[in-house]
Amino acid sequence: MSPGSVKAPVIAVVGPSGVGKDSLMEALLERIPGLVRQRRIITRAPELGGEDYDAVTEDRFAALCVAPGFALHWEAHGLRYAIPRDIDELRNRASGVLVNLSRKVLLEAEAAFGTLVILSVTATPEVLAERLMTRGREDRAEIERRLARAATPMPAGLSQVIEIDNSGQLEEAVQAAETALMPWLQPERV
Ligand SMILES: Nc1ncnc2c1ncn2[C@@H]1O[C@H](COP(=O)(O)OP(=O)(O)OP(=O)(O)O)[C@@H](O)[C@H]1O
Ligand SMILES: O=P(O)(O)OC[C@H]1O[C@H](OP(=O)(O)O)[C@H](O)[C@@H]1O
Repeated sequence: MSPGSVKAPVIAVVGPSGVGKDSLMEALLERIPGLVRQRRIITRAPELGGEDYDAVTEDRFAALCVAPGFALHWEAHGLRYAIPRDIDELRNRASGVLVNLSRKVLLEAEAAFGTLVILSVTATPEVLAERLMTRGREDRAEIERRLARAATPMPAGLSQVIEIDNSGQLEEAVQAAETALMPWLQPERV
């Protein structure tokens, strides 16, 4: 088998809202050669920022789900999220592909992607509350709902879970994640 025929690993970054998944991914993209991020399709208004995503209506999401279909999709916080099938092509030319997933779709993701490395990002409840309020993307009621969901357990039976504590400095979490990911990356695509 030639090196180019091996697909890059899908690297799922998961954890409660506000834990720092987007911040960690942005830092890893700057530091790791050949690492790319798969954009998500979300039924969220386009101007809210926080990550680069394809904003669609509920109707458009439902249509795309039928054709061309998604690699993976789920619902959370009253929104629908999807990973497009384009991820397959991205895996042919990257050292690794980062995706932001819900914890509840991880077993499905393992089945869909084969090589799935999971970065499970954690922080204390107090830290989460402070970060969500400082970020200010959601109103207070929505922040309360997100905090109530924070303790969602990881599914049992996952094969490769790496826990990254982001309660402290972001730089420490980035270093830990980079070190843990190195053995999984496709070095010939850097
Ligand atoms: N280690 C850190 N120290 C201080 N602030 C941080 C740290 N990590 C992230 N933040 C800040 O916390 C807020 C939430 O981070 P971020 O948006 O990356 O979280 P998230 O897990 O992607 O959230 P969501 O799932 O809701 O999109 C942001 O304002 C970010 O700048
Ligand atoms: O709590 P669980 O199910 O793990 O995650 C649910 C969703 O919450 C976050 O959404 P957003 O990025 O804040 O819109 C994650 O990205 C994920 O899609």
